[in-house]
Amino acid sequence: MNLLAPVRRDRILAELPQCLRKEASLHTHKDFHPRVTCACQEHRTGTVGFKISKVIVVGDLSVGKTCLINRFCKDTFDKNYKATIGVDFEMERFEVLGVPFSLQLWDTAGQERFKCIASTYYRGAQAIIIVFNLNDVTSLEHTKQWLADALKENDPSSVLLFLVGSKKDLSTPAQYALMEKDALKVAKEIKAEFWAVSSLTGENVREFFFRVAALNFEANVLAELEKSGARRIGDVVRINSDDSNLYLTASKKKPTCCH
Ligand SMILES: Nc1nc2c(ncn2[C@@H]2O[C@H](COP(=O)(O)OP(=O)(O)OP(=O)(O)O)[C@@H](O)[C@H]2O)c(=O)[nH]1
Ligand SMILES: [Mg+2]
Repeated sequence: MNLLAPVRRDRILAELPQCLRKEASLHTHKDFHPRVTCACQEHRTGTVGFKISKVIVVGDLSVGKTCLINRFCKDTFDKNYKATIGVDFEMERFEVLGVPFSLQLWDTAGQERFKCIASTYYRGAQAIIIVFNLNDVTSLEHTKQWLADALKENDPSSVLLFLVGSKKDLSTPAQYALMEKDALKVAKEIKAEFWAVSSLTGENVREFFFRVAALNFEANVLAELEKSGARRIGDVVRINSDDSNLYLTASKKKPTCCH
């Protein structure tokens, strides 16, 4: 993948994509955080534009992790099951509020015998997508264990969690409604955002990944702003000074918007 190639026109986000269900969402604000919008307008997003955010996709075997990624990244669907051996990954480039932003989507194996290889790739994730089959309650029950394993390698306080029910096309509205109730309960318990998708029809797939990209981007910009809070672009660093405050603000001009 050429990192310098222009971002595809259908990967440009000018607004915050909305959640699927308010009851189980990471936040329900209509727009990006005002500090984020402002930082993007003023080109104060630091290194975010060069960052690649790691996202791992975990869950039981055959729940549809590979199909989900392939539907979004390649717009393909394979009805034959080919188990993922260890891990695989895809890169997706976005442009959010005018800033380039990349996701590295790690597709991991659900089969027990490949799990130990896959788990060595969990570290450094900024988002965890836990997939279960909407037509198989056992796969939903297993999501907590998948999450616990993934969190052993990551910082629970900073990682974004998504609980995704797959194969929506296979359930009747009544079956779906029943399963959704249970899934929302789990999502709330683990503090994950709930989504229901079908890789066969494509239902909600694009909306879901756009939401993942947007929330990840927002978290990255906020973290960047926090990091540079004491030290803004334009600050002068005094070297060889015995003054404990090394940072002098070059311009005393008031900021034009929220900081
Ligand atoms: N009807 C339907 N079938 C699906 C859907 N998503 C996946 N499948 C089927 O489910 C099977 C397993 O899909 P995969 O994506 O390979 O599952 P996986 O979670 O990657 O499995 P592992 O790699 O072994 O962990 C395949 O036969 C897919 O065609 C869907 O949305 N609808
Ligand atoms: Mg797979």
